[in-house]
Amino acid sequence: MTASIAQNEPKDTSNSTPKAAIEVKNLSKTYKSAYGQPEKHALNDVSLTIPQGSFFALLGPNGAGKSTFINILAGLVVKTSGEARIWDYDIEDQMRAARRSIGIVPQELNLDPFFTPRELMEVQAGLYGVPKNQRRTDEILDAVGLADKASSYARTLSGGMRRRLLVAKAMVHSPPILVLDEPTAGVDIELRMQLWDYVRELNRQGTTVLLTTHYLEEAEELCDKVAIINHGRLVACDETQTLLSKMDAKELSVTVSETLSEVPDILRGHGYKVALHHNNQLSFQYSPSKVEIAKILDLVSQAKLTVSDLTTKESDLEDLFLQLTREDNAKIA
Ligand SMILES: Nc1ncnc2c1ncn2[C@@H]1O[C@H](COP(=O)(O)OP(=O)(O)OP(=O)(O)O)[C@@H](O)[C@H]1O
Repeated sequence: MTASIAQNEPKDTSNSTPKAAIEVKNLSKTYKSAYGQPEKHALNDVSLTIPQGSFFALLGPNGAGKSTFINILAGLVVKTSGEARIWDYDIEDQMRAARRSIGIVPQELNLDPFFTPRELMEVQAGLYGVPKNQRRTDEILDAVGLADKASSYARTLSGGMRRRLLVAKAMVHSPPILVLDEPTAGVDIELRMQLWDYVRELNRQGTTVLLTTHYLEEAEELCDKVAIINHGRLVACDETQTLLSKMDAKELSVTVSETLSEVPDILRGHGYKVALHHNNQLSFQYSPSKVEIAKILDLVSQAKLTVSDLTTKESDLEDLFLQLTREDNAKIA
């Protein structure tokens, strides 16, 4: 049996409203060389602040160091250097209080198959020392859509249900911070929506949410702040909208009535990228600060083409992510 996290806990409520939910300074992690593998600098001097109450996305390509970051906060990986504070508690010196302030939904679906969701929730609540009369087992199971499975063996739950049960487990001690590591992998659209409704509601009620996801649309829609890490280094950290507004890239798509075999010469060489699709669709990728859309349309008209449809697309988080990680990779190369 795992030792209770609540054991010998200081009953400290002094950190009821710290400014930062999570604060890391110069955090580094080097995995030592083993089994013929060289040592790995998984995190390199990362400093960032996750404000209290925010819905924060931590993004990065595979192997960027996201899980290492989360596992350090969870106490599963020991940092090499730097400082990390959760709810203003140092993760090493005030380990118990720090852990009580955070609920972590891990990537792996690691549930004991012979327990029911209700039993698993009760065991977890016990570990965190939540008094019986303060437990919210059924309320939380209901919120994640598992009320009717509360008494079924965990092994009979689908992948999506197990994932939602992990979210429920992470919330048993009502932590002010919820960390979700790839929570929607393998969860179908409807259940994903349900999960997000619940997490959004938690955030509205004040829970700080830290999310890692490969679904950038999801991060763009949900998260007010975004950090991007690449090769263990922080390459961006700001309000989602601020980061997007800095992207000087747009796409204009023009459908013409004529049938084209190639891009007319007159449309080339004006400081944007142009391509032809399906013989009648021209796409222009341009920087609004350098090229005006009116100029592109004027050139289309000079090419004696008749516009039958026209759409523009703003840069999204995926574009930003690709641009920043590519720029960073180029710097390293
Ligand atoms: N225990 C370990 N020992 C040695 N190297 C490790 C260990 N855990 C992770 N790494 C390496 O550290 C780097 C960062 O891994 P990490 O799992 O933190 O990345 P990630 O961003 O979470 O990736 P993913 O999106 O694929 O989960 C990778 O190169 C990985 O191979």
